[in-house]
Amino acid sequence: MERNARQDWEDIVRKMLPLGASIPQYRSMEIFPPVAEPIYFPVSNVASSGTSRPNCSPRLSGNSGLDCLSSVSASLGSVQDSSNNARQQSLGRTSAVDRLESQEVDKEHNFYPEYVGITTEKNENKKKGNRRVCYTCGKGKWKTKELCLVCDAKYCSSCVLRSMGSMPEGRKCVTCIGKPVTESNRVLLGRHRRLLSRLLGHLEVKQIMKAEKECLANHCRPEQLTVNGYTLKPEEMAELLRCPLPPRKLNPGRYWYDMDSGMWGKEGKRPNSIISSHLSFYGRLNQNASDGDTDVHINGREITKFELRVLKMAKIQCPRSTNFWVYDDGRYEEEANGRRKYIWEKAMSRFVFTLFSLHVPRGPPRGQRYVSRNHAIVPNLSEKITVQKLFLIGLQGSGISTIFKQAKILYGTKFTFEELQDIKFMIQSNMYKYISILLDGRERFEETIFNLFSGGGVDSDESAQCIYSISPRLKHFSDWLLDIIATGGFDAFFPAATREYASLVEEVWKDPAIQETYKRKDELHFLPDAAEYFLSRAVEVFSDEYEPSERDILYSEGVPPLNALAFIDFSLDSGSPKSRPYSNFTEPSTRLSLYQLIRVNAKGVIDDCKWVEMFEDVRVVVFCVALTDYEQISSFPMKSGTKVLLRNRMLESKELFEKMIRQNCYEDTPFVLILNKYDLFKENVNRVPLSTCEWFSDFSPVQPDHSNQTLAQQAYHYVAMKFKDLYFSLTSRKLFVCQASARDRVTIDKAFKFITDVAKWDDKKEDNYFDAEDSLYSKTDVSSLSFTRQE
Ligand SMILES: Nc1nc2c(ncn2[C@@H]2O[C@H](COP(=O)(O)OP(=O)(O)OP(=O)(O)O)[C@@H](O)[C@H]2O)c(=O)[nH]1
Ligand SMILES: [Mg+2]
Repeated sequence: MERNARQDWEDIVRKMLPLGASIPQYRSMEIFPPVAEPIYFPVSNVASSGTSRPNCSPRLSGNSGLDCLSSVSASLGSVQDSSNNARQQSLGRTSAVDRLESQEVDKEHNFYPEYVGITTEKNENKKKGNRRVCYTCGKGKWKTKELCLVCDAKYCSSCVLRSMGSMPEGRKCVTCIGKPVTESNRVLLGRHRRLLSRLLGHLEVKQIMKAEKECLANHCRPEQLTVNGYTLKPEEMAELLRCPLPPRKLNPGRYWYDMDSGMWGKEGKRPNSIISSHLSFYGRLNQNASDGDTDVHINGREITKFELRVLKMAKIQCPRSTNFWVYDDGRYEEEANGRRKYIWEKAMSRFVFTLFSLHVPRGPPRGQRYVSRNHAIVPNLSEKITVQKLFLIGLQGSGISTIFKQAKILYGTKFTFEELQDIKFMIQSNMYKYISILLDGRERFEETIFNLFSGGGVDSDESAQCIYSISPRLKHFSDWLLDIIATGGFDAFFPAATREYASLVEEVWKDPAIQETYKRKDELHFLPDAAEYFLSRAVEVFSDEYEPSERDILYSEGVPPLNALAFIDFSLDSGSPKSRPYSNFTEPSTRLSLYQLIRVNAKGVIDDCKWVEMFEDVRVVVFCVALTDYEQISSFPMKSGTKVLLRNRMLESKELFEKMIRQNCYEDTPFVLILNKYDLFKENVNRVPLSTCEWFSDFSPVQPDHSNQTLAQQAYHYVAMKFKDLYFSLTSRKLFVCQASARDRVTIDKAFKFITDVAKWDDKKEDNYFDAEDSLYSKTDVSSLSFTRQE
């Protein structure tokens, strides 16, 4: 045994040392002492658990983040100085011995290699070492690294692919394949670092991450899971993993399961997902499974306060001692006074449940039809009041959040303290996103320049400088921030450490290299002009006292509290406090029109159409397109290889628009198109021809001298007609179009009056369809033919 081990060890070490080098003595079971000092990142006290030195956290030490960073860069220097050849060889030997020993240990312990959760002696040793050196080449200087999820061995970009091979089980050394990942690394499953994306194509990385998350060797063992009070048997585990709808993340722990509804949650907690129903676990659902104290029950389980709040938001009466029966097809029944009734007749229930990722049935409940397709009755209000849903949608970045916020400022209630806090956090979090986009871009630009001068060599001279170079201190901050974002650890760091790095963020922004990078912002994807607006006053925005102004709110991206879905109720009728007399169609009737503006993030709609289904009863679909998108390009990874597909954003918008108008549920629903960002479009169209977008290739403007319209006005009417023609070709109906510059409140006010007029007019179309249509169209209707090149 000892002899074989020595032989193996010598073989491995021979491969790693230069030809002719003498082989050091093999010492059984000895781990070579680590040599290089570890590097500590400037971790916040939130993210620091177990990794930072006690005095390094700026908050704990009372020092600024900068002090901490300087000590970090000092330690970086010391490591770099001390990493000589002898040490590299010694580290190489450590790695080889480690691996050899791990094989021995595994044989001795007879682990279940197909399951995870085992901390080996070897893992402990490597973790203790935790060296910032590559385990293959021993080099300490590296920009990014990747680690083996089993043994924690770290590899630099030059060695990672050689050491991990094709990664059939994700990021594991070749010698660790088949072995379980260490428990502490489980959170990293499927979350890779930047290094892999740089070395491999998007699709390859995606496949590796998929394998990492799904392969059996990385799953929990049955004995690590308890469901309804009983430890799982292997066959129960197999059924759970193979069922059509398994839990998304299965970590070791104690869970409860409601076999009738499929609700699944951690013991003592509310449901966190719906999985397949009727799985045959031995244990039965306990009344106290989720530790509820509400005296309201779902399938015998006393529900939590949170669930009760959701039910109440959905306007479902839940007096004490109510029992709900919930089935796996989403039907909900209430057992009240011995009578069962369906609660899904309320559109609001469906809305709120979906909002909280709870189960909703598809289509109306059994035996029920909605009385009116386009009007949802508001509970507890007079029968005369109807809420008309306005469904606001558009491509990401088209300005729907800004329009939504303008509507809230114009017609809604004031932002509450909590909402302002949410917006403040959103702005601050986005600022880290902007600075990381800039830092990443800077790194790319710098590398491109160095590669040009070094003829494509990978290792550039560390002392080389160019206009994109930053000081080692800022570089260290950059590496840390980009890593923390790439590994998904940002949430732990934010918002607690926000203020600590405020001055550093502002310093980074003012650095000449970043300013040079910002000049090339068109090459940086998803960097809005709001970046400059906020980053230039980082210290103010990150301060405790900061309260976002209305302007800040409009410049910020997104809508709190949930970026995916938000809604406000308002009225424009006379009699309502914020109403304005405007419409020809407003009759002096007693009927009050309430509107509910619903903003849905396009991503949710594109990914799956569940939101669209939720809003089948909308009154008007308001589709927003950024006019400036005609010259904007988005990049998508191609299905095969490392190439990316570049797509014009106007064509993307067109595609989403077509997708929306093809939805069966919107067959009879009027569409209003808002052509937004006209303020920017006015400038851009003089710089970049509209025909840049292939859909607009036949745009042929009349010379402004010969027309009473500017180029921008002609271009706007042409785009409007392109959408109208498209809409007509698919629906044989007319599209309503209006213009907006969402940061300008007046334009949004006009747009909403127009939208509500469309709704009213649609009600009356039986009577005066053609008159109304003509008057509305007269605002925008200029034939596209007038601007089309005649063949
Ligand atoms: N100049 C100008 N900027 C605008 C206009 N509309 C929106 N913006 C800005 O564009 C950026 C993105 O706008 P959002 O309203 O967040 O876009 P969105 O469609 O909601 O995008 P997501 O929330 O990211 O899905 C923000 O910084 C807005 O201030 C406009 O009409 N003119
Ligand atoms: Mg937005």
